[in-house]
Amino acid sequence: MDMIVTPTGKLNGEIQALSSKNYTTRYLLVSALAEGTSTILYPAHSEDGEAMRRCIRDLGAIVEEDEEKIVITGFGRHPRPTKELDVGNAGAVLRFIMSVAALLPEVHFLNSYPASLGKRPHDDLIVALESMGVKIEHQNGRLPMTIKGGNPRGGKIQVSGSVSSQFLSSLLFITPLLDEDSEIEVLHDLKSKVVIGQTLEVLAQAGIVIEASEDLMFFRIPGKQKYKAQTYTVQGDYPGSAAILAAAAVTESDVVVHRLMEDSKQGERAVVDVLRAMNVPLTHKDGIVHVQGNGRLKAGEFDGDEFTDGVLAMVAAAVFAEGTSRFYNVENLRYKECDRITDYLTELRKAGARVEEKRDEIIVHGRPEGVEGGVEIDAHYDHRVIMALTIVGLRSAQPIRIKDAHHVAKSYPIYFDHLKSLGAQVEWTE
Ligand SMILES: O=C(O)C1=C[C@@H](OP(=O)(O)O)[C@@H](O)[C@H](O)C1
Ligand SMILES: C=C(OP(=O)(O)O)C(=O)O
Repeated sequence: MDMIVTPTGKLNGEIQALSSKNYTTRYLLVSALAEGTSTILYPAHSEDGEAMRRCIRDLGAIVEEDEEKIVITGFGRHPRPTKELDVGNAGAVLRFIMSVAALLPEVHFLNSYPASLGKRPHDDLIVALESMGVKIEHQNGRLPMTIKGGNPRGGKIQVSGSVSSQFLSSLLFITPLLDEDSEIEVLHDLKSKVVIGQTLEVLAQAGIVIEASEDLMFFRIPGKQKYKAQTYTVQGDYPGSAAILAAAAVTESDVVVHRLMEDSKQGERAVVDVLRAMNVPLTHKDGIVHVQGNGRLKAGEFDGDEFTDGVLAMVAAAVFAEGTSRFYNVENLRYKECDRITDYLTELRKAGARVEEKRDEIIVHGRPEGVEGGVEIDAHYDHRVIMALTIVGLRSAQPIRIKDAHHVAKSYPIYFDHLKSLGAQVEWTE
């Protein structure tokens, strides 16, 4: 399904932020790793959430759900042997479940999205798991993959953090269940470091004890721990809401988004400060972000690694800012659902944006007068490219057509419903 985005000058209204993808995947996982029955209130309903539900179910968790909650009876240290798992297009789900699969004799991971997740590298986690005695067959570090484990060893483990934080998170979830105590040393750099804060928060809520160095480059994890069954409440999602807030910023708007906690550990919380720095009139109080956009934005320079899943939306806002913006420290955007630097900028340029790339930077020469639009966009299977190009379409001279925009459902199936309820002219077409 394609989406036609017709220029829309004004947005008005209130929405409830959808539930956080990253907390939903984590709560599902720790509930599966517990032996008792856990409840997750307000889980995210999206393809990635569904991928994690499917995997833990296939691995033996009992999952019952209604509109507002999921009740999960976990398998603890003993997942059920299963031949094959389908993680859809969800990077975090694949990486987290790879370590769980290491507890089993043989699990095959399908390659359902060869043009997206199928291109993403997992070598750093593969090397770490191999050092723990796990055998892995893979295609040059990519899917399809077969993991042959059984009884992975703890002890001293090293993992590179220079491509993704998900490899470290994965090891932090599994090492507490191993017989030995473990020490994890992060090599090189740690990208998306803030996300590790979410992993540690969820582990602590699940009763797991981990000692972390202040710089998050070294961890001590006692073995033989047990995950406790708990009740978890999922908070609102900043990465998805970043796109709504950016849409409000580039239009004349009066838009209120609820459920965005000020003290959230989601790095993308920073998009509120980014928009503020771009002179967007907004307030953030009691979990409510209120944007009263006037369409005028000022360029700025930002460390994108602090809000990795919010960068594309902020770049889309910067397309209409006065001056040149720079988003630096973003190389790992190249290893996401598509190359979120080269592929994304190609599509932005088609729509009329003036953008440049470096290996680890996006540079935007703002066009406050607006862009031409009138083009067809290839979203490269990437939900965040779909959301970001929609923002650009709202302020183009001519409508833009986003091909295969249904892939927005990876994280935000009701994105276009939300935008429509705010007055955006967005229509599905075959
Ligand atoms: O741990 C997680 O849930 C995630 C970590 C981030 O990935 P990287 O660590 O690969 O940047 C983020 O982009 C992704 O959407 C979710
Ligand atoms: C990169 C993302 O997700 P994942 O790595 O889990 O596929 C994302 O949600 O933008």
